[in-house]
Amino acid sequence: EKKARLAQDSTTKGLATCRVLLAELEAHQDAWPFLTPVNHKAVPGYRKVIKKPMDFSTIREKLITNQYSNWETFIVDVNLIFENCERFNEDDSEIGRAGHSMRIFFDKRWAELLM
Ligand SMILES: Oc1ccc2c(c1)N[C@H](O)CC2
Repeated sequence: EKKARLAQDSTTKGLATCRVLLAELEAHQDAWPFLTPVNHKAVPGYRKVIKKPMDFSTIREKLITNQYSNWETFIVDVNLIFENCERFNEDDSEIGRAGHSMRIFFDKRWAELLM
């Protein structure tokens, strides 16, 4: 409800919930492609194709160093992971499927926790 959403936007509660959500994402069995930054030196084309790399360890560092002003800026970075994955991987691939699985999980959990 609007008032609740506004409260979560501005209080640390919103960001505390992001820590809970991030821990669940990192613990998910399909999180393995997204745990740490892609080694763009080892992956031809990655740096050229993916303009804004993102991964869960980078999000954790940004949370810890207070670089997210609210849960919405946190969600932008999480969705960046899934957008990068869809851009670089076939849907019918191991990592492509992991990305779709993680996005479905995330969409459900943040709706439950933050809406
Ligand atoms: O075959 C490969 C090898 C490396 C990677 C991918 C696929 N996809 C990841 O999104 C980026 C890293």
